[in-house]
Amino acid sequence: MSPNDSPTTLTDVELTTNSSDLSRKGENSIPPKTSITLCWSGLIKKVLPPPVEASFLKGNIGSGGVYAQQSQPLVAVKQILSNVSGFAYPGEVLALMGPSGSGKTTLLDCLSNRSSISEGSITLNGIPLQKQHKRMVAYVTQSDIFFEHLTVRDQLLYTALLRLPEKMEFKEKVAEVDRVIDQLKLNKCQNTPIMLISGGEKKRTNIGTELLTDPQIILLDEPTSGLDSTSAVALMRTLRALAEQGKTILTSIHQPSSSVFQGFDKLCLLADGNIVYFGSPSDSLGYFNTQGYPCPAGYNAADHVMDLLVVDSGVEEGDTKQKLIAAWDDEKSNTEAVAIVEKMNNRSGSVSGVQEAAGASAPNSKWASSYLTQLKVLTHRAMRNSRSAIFTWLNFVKSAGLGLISGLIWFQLGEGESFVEDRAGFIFFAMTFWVFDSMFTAMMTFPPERAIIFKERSSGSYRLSAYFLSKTVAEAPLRLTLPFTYLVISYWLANLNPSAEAFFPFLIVQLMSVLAGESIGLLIGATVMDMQKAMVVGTLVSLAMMLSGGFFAEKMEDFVSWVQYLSPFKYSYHACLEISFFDGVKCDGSGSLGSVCESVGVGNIAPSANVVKFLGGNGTIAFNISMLMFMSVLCRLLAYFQLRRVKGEGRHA
Ligand SMILES: Nc1ncnc2c1ncn2[C@@H]1O[C@H](COP(=O)(O)OP(=O)(O)OP(=O)(O)O)[C@@H](O)[C@H]1O
Repeated sequence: MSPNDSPTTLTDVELTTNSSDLSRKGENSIPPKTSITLCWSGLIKKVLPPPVEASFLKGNIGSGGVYAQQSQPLVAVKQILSNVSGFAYPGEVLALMGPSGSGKTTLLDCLSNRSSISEGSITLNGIPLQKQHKRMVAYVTQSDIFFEHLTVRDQLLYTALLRLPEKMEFKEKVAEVDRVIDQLKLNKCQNTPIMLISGGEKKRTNIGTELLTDPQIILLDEPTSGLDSTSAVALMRTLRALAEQGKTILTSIHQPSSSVFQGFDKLCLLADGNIVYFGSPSDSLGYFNTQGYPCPAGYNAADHVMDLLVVDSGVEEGDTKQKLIAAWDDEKSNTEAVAIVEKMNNRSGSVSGVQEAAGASAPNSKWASSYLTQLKVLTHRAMRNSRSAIFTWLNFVKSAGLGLISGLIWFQLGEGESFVEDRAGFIFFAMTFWVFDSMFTAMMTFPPERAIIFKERSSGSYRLSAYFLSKTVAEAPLRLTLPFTYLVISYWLANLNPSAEAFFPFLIVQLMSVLAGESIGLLIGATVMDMQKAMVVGTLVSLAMMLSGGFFAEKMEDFVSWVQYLSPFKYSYHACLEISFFDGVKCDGSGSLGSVCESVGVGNIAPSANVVKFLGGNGTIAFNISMLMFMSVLCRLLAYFQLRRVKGEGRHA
């Protein structure tokens, strides 16, 4: 459809009407006090892609001959934004368009301060963009990532509690949530878990999460991708309404309809990281006409400009895209952006407006809420989220079923010498299965939450340590209920030492070993941060620990025997041997305890220490429990530092 065509669909009609009714607040209007003009000039962004080892390419079709002979890793600095300049006024919606890979997301990453720039400057009302401005600039990323078990309202409320100023009362924060729900028309789905809502609702929830802090600048990365045309138009109308409130809106978009395209105030067209057009959408056709590319009659203007940049790309001499990149006067754009910055600097009030706004959103602190609030809110959220993931009937069937099975397999074991091996087997199984279980579950904790943590942290929501601590505090009690269920059933069925002095220490050791296993799992998950790799590493680590845990292999060669000291199985197994055989074992002549019983004679009690030693156990109960505690704490600390290390592994970090 050409820009001159009359709209044909209802939504197009509505949008056109709405757009034309708007009083645009462009450069001629007087923006509200804290409205912000965003300027960027001469932006250059270079990245160093991860090295590709030459040997890796050996034998690859088409590459082997050249690269295989090189011994150095293949690393070349890649420039993904080249001298990009522009500006966006409050009250305006600026569209960022360009073919895939042209640099739209990169530009938005830089403008939102989520990614550094190599050269150039970005200013808000004339003052350079700094870390403390982060929360004035909302960035709605392309992917809508949330904790899917939470409802829309929960998601917004937790965000409000974390990101709105500490001094605001709870009911004021709830009122903000209600405002956003109304504004984005999320009322119908506010109590639905996010995993069940539609793509459009998810996108609006994503936007709502960013709007809670009432940011002055809103950047959106392809907010309409995955939406049908009606939802896309409705979303654009929401953006227009937000702009009317004095906000500065920048959105990247792929294929807008003709009416949506004409409804934008400004168009910034990118190709290969270069500007090819910056100005009003309606003037763009005239510009491309003067370059020798008139828009065919009846053709959608947005499609026309995109076609110029996509068709023939990079193949022919005289390629359209390259001509248009060369034709755009970067210096003129740069000068224009710099002139706006100077004008803003000379205007009293604008600078203080930015500083006041930054101060209001983050007085004296990088975070809006206190550490304690972050801990409380995140623990509450983690409990709610994990409750639905851990407290499933399937998990309880697993624990009770396993308790029943092992209880029946080791049913009513006797106390004499001939049952010693079976009792040791029961103990070892109880210690290994639940350590495995907690380890593999914990390994899956961080990789899937990684994207959410980085997204929330890059908007300054909370400290990593608060997240980590809350996760530990919230999940540990939930996780312990499952092995507890197992043990309560199997212990009595198997007829292990029934005294309270034996049962409760046994239970404590079991739970401690679960915590140690969980810590190891967290460490592997935080180090590898990839589900598949974590599974491989986890399997190798757990098998090494199990085999060296004392039940299968007792005498190992020196060069490998150190592995056993890293195994939680060893400490928990040995502690439980001490606990279970505390009263010694009656020798019944079966010969199961060999020399231990030979020395005391049939019918007599073999002392506990000798029995435990015969079974390979060593160390006191206190020592073994201390080692389990030490492993839990150490691995958790290491997991935290590993998580910090991967913090900046974003694309443009
Ligand atoms: N860290 C990086 N290392 C190497 N190349 C990168 C890196 N980040 C971005 N690029 C490259 O920079 C170019 C611009 O990427 P960007 O994601 O900004 O494009 P885009 O216009 O948003 O694309 P799309 O529309 O497909 O989302 C792409 O060619 C991309 O492969």
